[in-house]
Amino acid sequence: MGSTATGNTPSIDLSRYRIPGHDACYYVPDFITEEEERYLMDKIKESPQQRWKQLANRRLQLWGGELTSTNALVAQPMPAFVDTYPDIIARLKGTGVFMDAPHGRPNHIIMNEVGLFRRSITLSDQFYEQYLPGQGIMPHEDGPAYFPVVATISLGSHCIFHYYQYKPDDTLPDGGRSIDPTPVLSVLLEPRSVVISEHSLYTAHLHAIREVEEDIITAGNATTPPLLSDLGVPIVNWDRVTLPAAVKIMSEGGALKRAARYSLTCRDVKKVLQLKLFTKR
Ligand SMILES: O=C(O)CCC(=O)C(=O)O
Ligand SMILES: [Fe+2]
Repeated sequence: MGSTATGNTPSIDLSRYRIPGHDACYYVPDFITEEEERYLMDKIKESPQQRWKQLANRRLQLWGGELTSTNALVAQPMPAFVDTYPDIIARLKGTGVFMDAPHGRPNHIIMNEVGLFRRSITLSDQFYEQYLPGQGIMPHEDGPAYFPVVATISLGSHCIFHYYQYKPDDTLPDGGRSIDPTPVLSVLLEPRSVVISEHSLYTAHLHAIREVEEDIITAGNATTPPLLSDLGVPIVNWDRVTLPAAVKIMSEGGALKRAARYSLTCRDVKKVLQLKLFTKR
């Protein structure tokens, strides 16, 4: 894939990272280094309060601009800590997965704080913030604003990322569709990894992170891969994990405790608004 290389950023041969049996999902462990992860998390923690958007049970930041109600991007420059050091945008471009996207690379990142629950309490006029683990993201689709590829980088903690399908021919009275509760694919996302989904995983599936404090794994054996114990579903990238604790748990079973996790979901917004600047001469 030499043709996708960008400047001094080496290209990555994604075919080595394909999840076996799934042509629309790639898992790359150690996509960024520990030093880069620390640097990014420091930048996130230093960012001014007004950069955060508070949702019902999580916070996020938008990097690269905001979307209008018609799904167009009002572009802003990407922060240097994803464009220059670390050169995340160029690295993702170098995988080739954005080659057919309108801008050939991600132009938008949603940075989510997941796996932490932030609760404000007031005690005798003092304001405290209490952190509780076990935060998740409900099943959803990322929608039509983006070219159908998403690359998600994890920082700070692992999580288990599930893909779901709709039940066939099952339209609810409100016009919604019901979701098959058994995930079609469950991937262990380690800190510093990237998971890339495209094609039907983007356009016809949903994805979610369950709201749990730890993920309990049943060890694999000669005939069965390691399973997520309560759902009984296989961890499809069990033989690709690199974190010593995760490698051990895949062969011996056990619990992986979650901590604060930041995710960088990188996509290409199809429509970018060209703002005409009216300047006085
Ligand atoms: O935190 C994640 O890995 C997923 C976030 C997500 O699904 C999104 O931003 O659309
Ligand atoms: Fe999403």
